[in-house]
Amino acid sequence: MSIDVELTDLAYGGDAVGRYEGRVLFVPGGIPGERVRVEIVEERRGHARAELLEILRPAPERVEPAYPQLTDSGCQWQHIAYPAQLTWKAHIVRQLLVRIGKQPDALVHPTIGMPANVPPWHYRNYAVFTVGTAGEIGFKLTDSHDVQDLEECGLLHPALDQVYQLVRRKLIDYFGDTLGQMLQSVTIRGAIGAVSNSATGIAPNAVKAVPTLLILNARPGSMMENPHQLAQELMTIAPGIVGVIIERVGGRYGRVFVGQEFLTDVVLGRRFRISADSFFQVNPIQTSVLVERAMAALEPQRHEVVLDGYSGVGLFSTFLASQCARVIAVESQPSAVMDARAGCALNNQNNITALEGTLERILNQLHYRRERIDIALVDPPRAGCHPKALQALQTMAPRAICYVSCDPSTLARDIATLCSGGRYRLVSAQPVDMFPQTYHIESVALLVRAGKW
Ligand SMILES: C[S@@+](CC[C@H](N)C(=O)[O-])C[C@H]1O[C@@H](n2cnc3c(N)ncnc32)[C@H](O)[C@@H]1O
Repeated sequence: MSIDVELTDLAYGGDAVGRYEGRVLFVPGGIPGERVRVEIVEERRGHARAELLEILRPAPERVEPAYPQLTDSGCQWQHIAYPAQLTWKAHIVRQLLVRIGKQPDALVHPTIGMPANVPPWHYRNYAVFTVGTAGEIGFKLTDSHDVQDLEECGLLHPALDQVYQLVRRKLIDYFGDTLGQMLQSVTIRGAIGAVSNSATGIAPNAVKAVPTLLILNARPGSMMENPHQLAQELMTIAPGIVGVIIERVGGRYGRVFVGQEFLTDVVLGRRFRISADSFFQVNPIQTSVLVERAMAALEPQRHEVVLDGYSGVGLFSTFLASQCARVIAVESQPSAVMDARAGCALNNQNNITALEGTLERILNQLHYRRERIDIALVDPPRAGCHPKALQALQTMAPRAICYVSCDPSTLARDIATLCSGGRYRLVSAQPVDMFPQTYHIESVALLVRAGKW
């Protein structure tokens, strides 16, 4: 049965929100302010999910999707004009900070979007393409194991998109009908920091070869005949490829690689080594903004010891280290810790101690050894900080905590914990749009110690 509803809000997760017979209705593809005809496809207690059938009164922010094939595989917001996407992101952060973070007066600054001269597409340095069992290559559809076959990718930097297209064609030719049985995923990762910044933009026509790593994951149990030969052939398929890694090769191989197993990228003049398994921010233009905002929020002083929790390859550590006495960087992924140590040499820095382990465990050890932490930056994965890490932070009581987050709901949850008992006070949160066309929201929040310690 179809029903007509008014859409009034956007939820974190991407869906527009309306109400029907007292229930909250989630409508993917809608925009607040629109009147739409929908059909309910899933009912739960208190809420329901509906499929958009017809837009009866479109919102002025509605635009034609540039890459319709990506709507159900990651770009849920491409029907919303970019400036409106930014407004909604700040609105969502604020709502979550009020509701989950228990911060009724939360100050949330307007989202910093991609520079006006740069189209908010083709911004990524990294993408993982799934190989479906029928040999299709692309992104997984939301809430499904099906794969949207993609001949090109509107999110990857143009130089990397070209590599993707060539690699895709090569793999289809190489494996033929057996592609879906042989491979599980294809990852393209490029060092585009030097060719994409707010001055040069990422003009799709200026396609230059960039240093690129290709990582193929074999399907478990598959027996690839000559993975070395495939890796060799892929090395020469496009200019710029510096290394090819094939993981989980069955039989006697395990991991096969040709060329380098890492990239070197640049952010604001600093160099970073990035191994295939290490995390690195995906949008280079906005990474610079993120770093600048975090540094401006924390204002590290020359005599201070700074914690960089969830430090990855040492992105924030590198900038913090040049303004403070010492940085203690804590990261659980071994390859990223090795990269961070290599980065110290690349940037001539000797005041960073890169420790391998979980933040929750290492903070306890630091506390036990009576180590001092004057200020802290944490940048956890989407799940947010471990409760023990938050507890240790409260106990060690740095004067300020900069919380960099890629999930505003866990950010809000952790802010509620840090501010409980009046220990910390939220100063403000600054969304930075790292993920245009998607509902994902990156933010930098600043908390300062409150009361007497
Ligand atoms: C969002 S990334 C941030 C990395 C880095 N700050 C950057 O901007 O490049 C989160 C990092 O936390 C690491 N990680 C995940 N769980 C962890 C834990 N419990 N303790 C320490 N590091 C962890 C991941 O390996 C990843 O490198």
